[in-house]
Parts: sequence; C-alpha cells; structure tokens
Amino acid sequence: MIFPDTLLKEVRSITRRFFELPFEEKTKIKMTAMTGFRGYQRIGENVTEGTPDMHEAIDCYREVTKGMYGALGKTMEGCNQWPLNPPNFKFLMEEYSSLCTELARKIMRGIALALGGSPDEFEGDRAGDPFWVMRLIGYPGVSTANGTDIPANDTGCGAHTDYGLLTLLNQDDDINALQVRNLSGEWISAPPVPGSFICNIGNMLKIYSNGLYESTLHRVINSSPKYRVSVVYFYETNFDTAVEPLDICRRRTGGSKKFERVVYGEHLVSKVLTNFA
Ligand SMILES: O=C(O)CCC(=O)C(=O)O
Ligand SMILES: [Fe+2]
Repeated sequence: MIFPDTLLKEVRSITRRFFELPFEEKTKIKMTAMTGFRGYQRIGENVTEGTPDMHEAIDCYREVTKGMYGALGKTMEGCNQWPLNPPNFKFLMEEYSSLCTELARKIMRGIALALGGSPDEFEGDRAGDPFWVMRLIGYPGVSTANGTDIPANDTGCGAHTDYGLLTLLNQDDDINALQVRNLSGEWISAPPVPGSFICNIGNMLKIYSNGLYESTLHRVINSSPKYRVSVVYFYETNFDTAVEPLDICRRRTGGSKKFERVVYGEHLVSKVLTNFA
C-alpha cells in the first residue's frame, strides 16, 4: 500500500475549499436524520457536553443499507452526501478513507501483537468488517469566531474521547490547536508533525485491552487567527459486535474485567443522538 504524503495535504486543501463556499452552497448537503446524520453541519451545530462547538464539518460514515443491522443500525442508515463542488471531492475522500482503513487495520495488527495476542485478534467478528467514521472539520480563526479581535479561546471541539478503536488525525501543519490531557491532568499540546497522523485510542480499544490502552481525553482550541482544517478518520469495530475485555488483557491486568461489555453500534448511536440534540 502506498499512502502518498501529498494526499494528506490534498484532502485538507479540498476540505478548506469547500468550507470557503457560501453557506447556501454548503447547506445543499445539510446533515439530517434522514441521511443517517451524514452531511454538512454549520458552526455550533455539534454539541459536546452541552456546549456548542466552534466548528463546521462534513460527517461521513460507512454506508448502512436498509435493514443491514436491524433496529440497531436504523439511526445510521444512509449514504454519504458528497458536494459536487469542488469537483473530485467524492473520489478523493473515498480513496483517502479506503487507504486509512488499510493503514489502521495494519496498526491494529501491531497493537494486537503488543497486547500479547495473535495479529488477527481484531479480525473476524471483532473488527474484520470494520465500521468507519470520517469527519472533515473546519475551525474559524479567533477573530472571525466571535466577531471581535479579542482572542476568546472559543472551544473548537469540547473535551471528549473517541468512540471506536483507533483514530487517524490529519491536521493543518502550521497551527497548534489540538490538546490532550496527560496522566497528571494537565492539558498539553499535540502539535502537528507534517506528513504524519496523530493516533488516538478509542473507547472500544480501552475496553478490549482492559485499560492497558487509555482512550485519551482531547479537545481543540484554535487561538490562531487562521482557519484550521483537520481530516479525522475513525477506525471502528464491526458495527454489531459486543466488545468486552480480551482474556489475554484481563490476565495481564489482575484477572478481573474492568469494563462491562458494550455493543459498538449502540455506543455510536447514543453519541450521535446526543451530539446533535
Ligand atoms: O480537529 C481535531 O484535531 C480533533 C477533532 C476530534 O477530536 C474529533 O473529531 O473527534
Ligand atoms: Fe476526537
């Protein structure tokens, strides 16, 4: 597999071009419940822990056809909504998401080995048919976010953990806005490293590993005057799989299960429904 460096830049630049379009154009692919919450959301529409987030986004999910997962999948049924403008958008993003899927699967094989399992630990019923989510996000610079020149440090994305297994986060090279909370409870910067991804651990990997991997709390505060773009790909388990600590991880962490089993699709749906309540 080749993951060209240029593709990382290209997906961010085409995303930026989309967000530069007039609102009327962007809202042609407005996110609604009818499309399984896929599409464009304006600034402030996404809510984290009750506070509107200062970002706009296009949300994409792996396609879910009617009846595919019965009642469990109903909320997420639908196809992605791609803009016709800029041209080539759909093609580029589909190529990007499939390369991310391949890359994340390989990283998960390494993580499985690191946990003391077989490389196939996350294949089959667990994540052999992985669900994925992709969010193309734009964060206004400070002076445009609040209509004044006073940097108000508006929260671009409130503190949260990611839902699935592994996140591949591709952020603008020149803006320091992503922060993660370390074990001492301090917020530290996760600066961009050009040509690379930031990988977050998600809630499902925390459960599988019985806490050996932590799903790190993170947030975004864009205090720069520049508009910031990030393209975030989330690699998940199978939609309908029930996730619980792996025996190999339980044995390495004192023997008992630290987490209850969670059906990934239920976890996702509960998050999606509260994000846009
Ligand atoms: O924009 C970013 O860098 C992070 C976004 C994020 O954490 C998310 O969408 O889950
Ligand atoms: Fe996140």
